[in-house]
Amino acid sequence: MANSAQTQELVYLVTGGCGFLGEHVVRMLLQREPRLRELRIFDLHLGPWLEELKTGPVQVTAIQGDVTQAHEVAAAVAGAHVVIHTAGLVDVFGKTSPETIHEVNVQGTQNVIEACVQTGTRFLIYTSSMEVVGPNIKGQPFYRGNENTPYEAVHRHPYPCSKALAERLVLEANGREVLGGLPLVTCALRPTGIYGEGHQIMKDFYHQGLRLGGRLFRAIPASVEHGRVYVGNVAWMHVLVARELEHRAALMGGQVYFCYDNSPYKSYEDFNMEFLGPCGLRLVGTRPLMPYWLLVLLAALNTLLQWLLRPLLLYAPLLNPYTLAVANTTFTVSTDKARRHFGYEPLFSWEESRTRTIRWVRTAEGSA
Ligand SMILES: NC(=O)c1ccc[n+]([C@@H]2O[C@H](COP(=O)([O-])OP(=O)(O)OC[C@H]3O[C@@H](n4cnc5c(N)ncnc54)[C@H](O)[C@@H]3O)[C@@H](O)[C@H]2O)c1
Ligand SMILES: CC(C)[C@@H](O)CC[C@@H](C)[C@H]1CC[C@H]2[C@@H]3[C@H](O)C=C4C[C@@H](O)CC[C@]4(C)[C@H]3CC[C@]12C
Repeated sequence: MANSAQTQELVYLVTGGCGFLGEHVVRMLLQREPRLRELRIFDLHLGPWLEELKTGPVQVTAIQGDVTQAHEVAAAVAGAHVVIHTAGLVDVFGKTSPETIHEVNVQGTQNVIEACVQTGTRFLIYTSSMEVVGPNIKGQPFYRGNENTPYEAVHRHPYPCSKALAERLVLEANGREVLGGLPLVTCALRPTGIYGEGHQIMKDFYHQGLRLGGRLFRAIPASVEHGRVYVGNVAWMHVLVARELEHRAALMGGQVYFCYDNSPYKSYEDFNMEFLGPCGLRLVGTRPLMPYWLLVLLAALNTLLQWLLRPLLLYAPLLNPYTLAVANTTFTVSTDKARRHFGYEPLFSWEESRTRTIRWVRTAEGSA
């Protein structure tokens, strides 16, 4: 860790800094980057909690802006030493159009890259996703794979397509000359399913369970393993990469890293129960309570209902053909590339991650 005697001279920009992951990255930077002079938080929707951050020694600049607007991005990036680009539409529920997902996730990322080049920012970290790899449209499992594991990364859904395109833009931009004549250094981090304080889907499951009398019903076989990673460790990896990218540019530039920690490999539902169980919910069934073909039918029905109801209201349930396919396909990573390349070790143990998440769900109970 850089010693605190170091002068505070760096300017960081976090796009999507008010999101689930973004907020943790912002708070982690303020806690663990002693060289920070200014922290810019760029987001379409600024959170009220930002005000509490403005009382510390670091200048916190909240910027309400849209990554699809190149001029807004350039104004926010100008003068920054490091950009951490987490902003994006994480929509696998059909809430927004494919065009909008592309515009935000791909064109927005291109705007960030061009802003770095035009204004002279040299270090860009992109929050990619496991979904850049899979599960693919064939539903092939990815079992404890790493960054070099061969896998046919073929997608059709707008979200993974957009993340894959954006990641490629970021990696291809590595080495481009920025204003001032020095090279841009980029890398991409691929979290698996992030959990922790602020995870809206976890809250949705919790509220669903409360509505069903404290029960959730198993839909996916327990044997289907899903990789999950605690949000605090994902944030820590972003902070560490940002710190190490300058003097390890030759090794890290243009690289991708899965985000991982010591969270156990479990099915998506069993993993969620690690937190929802201590909060009073019970997962009914040791095996799926209904046949898979019926789930497929219900998922298709949800898609039809979403389409029919769209003129009246947004109907976006958790179950749709894509989420069912992802939930039902093993996707876990086992790698140490981040440790080998920049000394990453999880900041939070599994026990700490679990305790923090349970504590948060319990507070969410009040907001049911
Ligand atoms: N949540 C996960 O499990 C997960 C896993 C892997 C990767 N990721 C990636 O991490 C990043 C953050 O995801 P999250 O789960 O925190 O999502 P989130 O929706 O909580 O946060 C995204 C943030 O981006 C902002 N944003 C959206 N469109 C914008 C625009 N046009 N201009 C400016 N800001 C905009 C939103 O307001 C929000 O604050 C995304 O890029 C996502 O693809 C998430
Ligand atoms: C209704 C049941 C079938 C239930 O089990 C569905 C769960 C489903 C909503 C989730 C299962 C796997 C999740 C995805 C995974 O954790 C990784 C993701 C990558 C990230 O970039 C964005 C979020 C997500 C797509 C995540 C979304 C929810 C699931 C599909």
